Amino acid sequence: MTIPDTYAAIITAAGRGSRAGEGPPKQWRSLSGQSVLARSIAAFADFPRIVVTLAPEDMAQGIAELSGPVTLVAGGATRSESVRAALESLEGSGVTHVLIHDGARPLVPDAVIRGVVAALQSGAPAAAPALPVTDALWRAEDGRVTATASRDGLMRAQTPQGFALDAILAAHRAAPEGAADDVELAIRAGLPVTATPGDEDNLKITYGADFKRARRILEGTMDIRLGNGFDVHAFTAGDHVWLCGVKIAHDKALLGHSDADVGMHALTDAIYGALAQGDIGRHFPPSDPQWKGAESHIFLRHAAELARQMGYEISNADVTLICERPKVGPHAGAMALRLSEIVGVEFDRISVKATTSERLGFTGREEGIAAIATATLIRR
Ligand SMILES: Nc1ccn([C@@H]2O[C@H](COP(=O)(O)OP(=O)(O)OP(=O)(O)O)[C@@H](O)[C@H]2O)c(=O)n1
Ligand SMILES: C[C@](O)(CO)[C@H](O)COP(=O)(O)O
Repeated sequence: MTIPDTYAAIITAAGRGSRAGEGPPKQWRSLSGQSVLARSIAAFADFPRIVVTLAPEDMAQGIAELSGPVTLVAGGATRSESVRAALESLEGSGVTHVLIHDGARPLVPDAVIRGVVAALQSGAPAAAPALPVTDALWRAEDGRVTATASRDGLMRAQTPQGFALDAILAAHRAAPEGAADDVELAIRAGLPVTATPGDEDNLKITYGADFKRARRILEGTMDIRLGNGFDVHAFTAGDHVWLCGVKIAHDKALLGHSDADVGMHALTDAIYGALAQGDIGRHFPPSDPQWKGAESHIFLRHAAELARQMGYEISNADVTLICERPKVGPHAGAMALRLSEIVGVEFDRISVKATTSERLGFTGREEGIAAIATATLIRR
């Protein structure tokens, strides 16, 4: 489903997260390598417009850390005040519908968002996700249960809560005292609200322990694979070597069926290894004359493309070249850049380094060069 041009997402993130305990406000804390807020925003990446409410004192951090087409709006002292500031900023902008989402719900599944959009698209003026209450309900005082309560017809409210912009703005203006959420204001204003399917993963990070739960959910859905590769090529007569895609003048060359780029071969095998798809020899048999003298980027590109086809992204790679000479240090940056271009991964996720073998063994006697590589692949 394409999100219509006239839809906007409002992500509320101006709270202080006082219940989440020590440390920076919860929306700025890291959740498996990305801030809670960045994850909440990313869930709405398909929206043509995203407004984020931030506490005035967090604006500089917002400008520095939040990438993409987001508009930052200063929030207020309560969630309702923050939402209202965002709604006011959209008045007259051509936006017809808004989805208002807690910045503290970073794991909202796409299906939950699309359920709300679908309800609005079919004419509902208000729609929000919810889940049935499945536990028994009690009243308690001082740790003692004093009564039970019926759960019939009770739902647990989630976000994003979606509305026709004019209707929810009017509801906010009519109730400056605010409410726990926007659905409450909509109901007070007499708007019919459609309940759409919520999801247990769409938890609101409220207490410190919720971070642990969120991490479990996130990491449970990730498939992380590690692969290693090892390769050796012997020296022969020549005047240059190819290492990790960089041509380096040398008083010898490396012998091989292809261009003998030992570093690139090790990395290619690490990717195939992580995918459990054999090695270079299986995909490019040395017995096949068409690979004679081939440039090794062909192999590495193939492995990276296979990873993509299998649904994995390459998260990082680390290559170590083992040789006395040529000196690798001066070329390591250029090598990492070349590898990053070939595999389509950011430069700062690729490492190329070198070591000698302290003049021991075949690399120490300068009979050849060895390389080892590790690659991490993630399927989310
Ligand atoms: N003045 C406020 C208060 C809350 N929020 C946002 O509304 C969402 C839901 O609120 P809640 O979980 O209560 O967050 P906090 O107010 O930050 O938490 P606490 O009550 O523990 O301080 C959060 O994304 C929060 O940042 C907001 O934009 N402006
Ligand atoms: C908006 C909300 O997340 C819906 O469940 C909830 O009302 C926020 O409550 P809080 O007490 O402000 O965390």
